[in-house]
Amino acid sequence: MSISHIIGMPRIGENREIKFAIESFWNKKYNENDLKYIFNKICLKNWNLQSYYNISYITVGDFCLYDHVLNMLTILGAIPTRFNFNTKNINYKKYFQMARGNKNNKPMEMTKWFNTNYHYLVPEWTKNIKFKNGKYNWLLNNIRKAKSIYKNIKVTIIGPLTLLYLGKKKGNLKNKLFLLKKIINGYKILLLKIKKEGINIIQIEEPILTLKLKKEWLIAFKKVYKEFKKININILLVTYFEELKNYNLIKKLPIYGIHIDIINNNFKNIGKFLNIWSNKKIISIGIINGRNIWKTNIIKKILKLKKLSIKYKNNLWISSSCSFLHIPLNLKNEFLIDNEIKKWLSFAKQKIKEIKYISDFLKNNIKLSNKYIYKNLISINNKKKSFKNKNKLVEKEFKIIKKKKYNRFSSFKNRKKKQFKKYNLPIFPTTLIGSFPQTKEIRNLRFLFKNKKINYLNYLNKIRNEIKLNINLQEKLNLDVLVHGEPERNDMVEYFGEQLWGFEFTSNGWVQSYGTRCVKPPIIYGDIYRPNSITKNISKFSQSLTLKPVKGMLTGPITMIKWSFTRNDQKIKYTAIQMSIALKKEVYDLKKNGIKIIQIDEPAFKEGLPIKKRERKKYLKIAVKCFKISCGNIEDEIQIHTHMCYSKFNNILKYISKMNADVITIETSRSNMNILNNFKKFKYSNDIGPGIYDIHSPKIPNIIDIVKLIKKTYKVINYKKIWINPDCGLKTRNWKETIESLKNMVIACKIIRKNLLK
Ligand code: MET
Ligand SMILES: [Zn+2]
Repeated sequence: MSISHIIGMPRIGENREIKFAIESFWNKKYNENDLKYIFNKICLKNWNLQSYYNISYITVGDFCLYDHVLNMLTILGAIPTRFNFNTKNINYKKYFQMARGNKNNKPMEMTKWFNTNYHYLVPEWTKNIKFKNGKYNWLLNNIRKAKSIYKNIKVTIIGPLTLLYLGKKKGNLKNKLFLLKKIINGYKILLLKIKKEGINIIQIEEPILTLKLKKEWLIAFKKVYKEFKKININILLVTYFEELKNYNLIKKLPIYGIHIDIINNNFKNIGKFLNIWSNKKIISIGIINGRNIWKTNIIKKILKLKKLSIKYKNNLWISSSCSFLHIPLNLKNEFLIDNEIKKWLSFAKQKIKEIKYISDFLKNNIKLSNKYIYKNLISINNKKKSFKNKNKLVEKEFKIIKKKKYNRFSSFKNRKKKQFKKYNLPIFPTTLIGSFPQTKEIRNLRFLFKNKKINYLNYLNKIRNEIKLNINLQEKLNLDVLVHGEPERNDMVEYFGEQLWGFEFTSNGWVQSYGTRCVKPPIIYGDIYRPNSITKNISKFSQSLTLKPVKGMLTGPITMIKWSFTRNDQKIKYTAIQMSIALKKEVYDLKKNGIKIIQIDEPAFKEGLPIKKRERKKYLKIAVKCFKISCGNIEDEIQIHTHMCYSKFNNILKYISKMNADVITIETSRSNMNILNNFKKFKYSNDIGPGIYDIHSPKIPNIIDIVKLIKKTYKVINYKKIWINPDCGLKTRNWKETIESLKNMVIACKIIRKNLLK
């Protein structure tokens, strides 16, 4: 026998209903009730799906409107004190203000959820924070609704220690664990309320248990779960993303069961844990990959589970490795994917079905000869035999590239001299990160072209017009290094992937990135090859419109890989090098066509960093190598930029510096330029563009604030190294916000130049 469950579902709805509903709320077309209606509808759909496949426990509490961390804070009453909100009176309007900022307050900081591309809002731990008077009903009402329909329900929440750990100390709070007592009490109030609803299983997610924790945190774990034991509710402690650690601690915790992500552990390692894990307790095995979109080899998994099933019997639970938040919902909505490749895939809905069949088999309800299992085996074998994923041309290129070093020809100092003279750049050169607002009209234009409703020439003309407007605007604003604005790009990864071999695309495979922002990660199924130049024509055209330099704009190898679903039949390292070779050809093409400044965006560079410390060096070395393959050996006059956002660079500056980009533009404004201290400590030698305003918020930065921020930058870093730019592309902003913000940015920059030159 075995019990089946999942950790969590995607939250955006089959057609991104949630995104559109929230945006309508922001535009005042929807009220709070309209939003609640959509909220309930999506929850119901998700629950029904689990019930349809006979999943033993339906998971409730995984749904939220913007971010599950902010939700947890709101439910507990532990929202940032600086907003001055009464925790009892939080409504959706205030909830979104915390995420997006309001007149008086900056938005909460956003950062990546472990090694995923999902961003959570960072809790703010001040000394006087309370875990009291929360919006308990946000969760309790949801539970009531589910209870009225389904019998077996499991409620999920983020664990107190993970919540504490992921937050940021503010004010004079010295140690996050000073808040331990308060947070325990806050959670106990919540747990009691959940129990009162008749719930007896609660899933508490503590992914930090896979990290190497300091002793004080391990002690805290003991304290917390000892206290929770008093509530007398069954706790399934959930870990994911990495190898389980802290075996002895976990063994001693008074919990009902533990969930292990078996995709990122292997059975051998976990064997040691299972030796000490009693069969009187629940062991939940996350055997279906919640992070990729490949069909599971059902028979292989069944064979792996058989032994466990004998030991744990009813106490063996079958699940996904982590929440399905990180993959699209339903493969059935895909009509354009190549038919052969489609048979290799499995999205959230299909993965729930896989869980069902594995658990049915373990319950002896079906045999290995079952039709579904047989069909699964056929597709797994067909993929292995297919010719689709191999390309001889790539193999050849790969061999040549392997041996070389790819260093720039001379030192940064020399390069800089040549570049600044040639492009006549002032101090504090101003630039943009790449994209301009993606208006409805632009989206519609691309849509019409994609669906063959307008011909290529017509489309091209309109795109060129857009670029002209963008260049004119930047000249008028008096920016120094221009961008073309990326109107032809839907998404920075998709755009390149579409023109490369080895990539496949979904039409509806959306995944939440943060809030209402969703991405459609491409699927890398085969060897990557660039058959034709990708950006040459547009870059050449853009440069022809102005005497100022216009940056060629490419997406870097690591980002291309990290923001795609990658192959499960080849090491990621090889895929990344294949991608770098394709980009290298692109860089040469740009250079040949008169493009002098080339930006290679690597916003996913930091995110690729493995959670496991011992694997980091290897990753960083490959990531640097890939960047250098793409643009390393190129003439001194060509100025290479890179851009990274949301990154805390603390430990990886050494490697960023090895990339040897002439300029790096980064996100710094949300953290008030604090990140720059690390660049100073490290003595980073190349140029830096610390983003001087936050493009993720609709707030227009005022001149005085920008001036202050710029002043902060050159207190830390030699002014000659500093570039002035927003902290990321402007595609999520509207034109009005964009123009006003940029005007202020340029004025502030001029004030600074004047002051400094005096
Ligand atoms: C997430 S980083 C985005 C970089 C890209 N060039 C843009 O401006 O949109
Ligand atoms: Zn960015």
